Amino acid sequence: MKKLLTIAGTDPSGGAGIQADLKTFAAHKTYGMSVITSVVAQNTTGVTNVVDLSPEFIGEQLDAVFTDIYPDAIKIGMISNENIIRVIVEKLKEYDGKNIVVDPVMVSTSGNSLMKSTATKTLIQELLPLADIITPNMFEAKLLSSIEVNNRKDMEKAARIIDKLIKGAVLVKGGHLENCADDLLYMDGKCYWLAGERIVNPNTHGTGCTLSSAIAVNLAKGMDILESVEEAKEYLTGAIKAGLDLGKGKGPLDHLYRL
Ligand SMILES: Nc1ncnc2c1ncn2[C@@H]1O[C@H](COP(=O)(O)OP(=O)(O)O)[C@@H](O)[C@H]1O
Ligand SMILES: Cc1ncc(COP(=O)(O)O)c(N)n1
Repeated sequence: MKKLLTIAGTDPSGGAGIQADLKTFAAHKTYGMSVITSVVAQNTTGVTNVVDLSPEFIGEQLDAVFTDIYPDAIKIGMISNENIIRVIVEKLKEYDGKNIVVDPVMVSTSGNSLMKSTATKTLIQELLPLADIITPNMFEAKLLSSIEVNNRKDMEKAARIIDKLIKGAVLVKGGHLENCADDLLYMDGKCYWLAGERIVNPNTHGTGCTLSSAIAVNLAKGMDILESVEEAKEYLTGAIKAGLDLGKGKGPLDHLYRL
């Protein structure tokens, strides 16, 4: 069985973060492991508080995983500050982590900040170069590229700029485009548009977490980047389409629809 690790924050209401990642791993019949970076008080309506774990303790959790069950792929989500970024980078290098997917989570779907703005530089300089693929949404692409990202043309422009900062591929997610949900994969100097129909469903809490975790699963299974992203998008689209309706705000996805 493939072994997957997520390094991320929590969502006690089960829709995003570590909880969404572990559900995605289980739905793909892989073995899920998790290192928690921050404990977040949040639900479908928003975030009320965040408690960051200490970098030392996050390092100990990473030691516990890597010295025992070596992951076939690693998904990295919410990291709230520079010191947490640094310990993750140190441990990924120490244990030679493979198949690394970084979802540069900066703001939640509900609009709450999940990463200190001062951490962007450290993220770009130290963590992103270790990734096989990074998956910014349009807002995160704007912060990484320092240009406005409002449409498909901007997404291509931003992807070219971000590509120069990293070694791996970049997937600029178009979940916030009007009329469609097309994502742009930029890799080896080429643009690959992944067409996505916009599903009329307000329940999109955890879409980014789910997509990046599914990409990690597919990389662990030996698929190449393009196939991993295509398959992951198909899984995600099904999970939105399944139409689960929970909570008072933007509800979570249905991870069980294929089972
Ligand atoms: N209403 C929707 N219908 C179909 N796909 C969607 C919808 N909303 C988001 N997606 C898809 O969900 C994924 C996450 O996108 P996005 O919402 O941009 O990221 P994030 O969750 O990080 O803000 C992308 O593949 C995007 O195309
Ligand atoms: C701990 C944590 N990580 C990430 C997200 C972003 O969620 P989304 O996938 O909806 O952008 C979140 N709300 N909470």
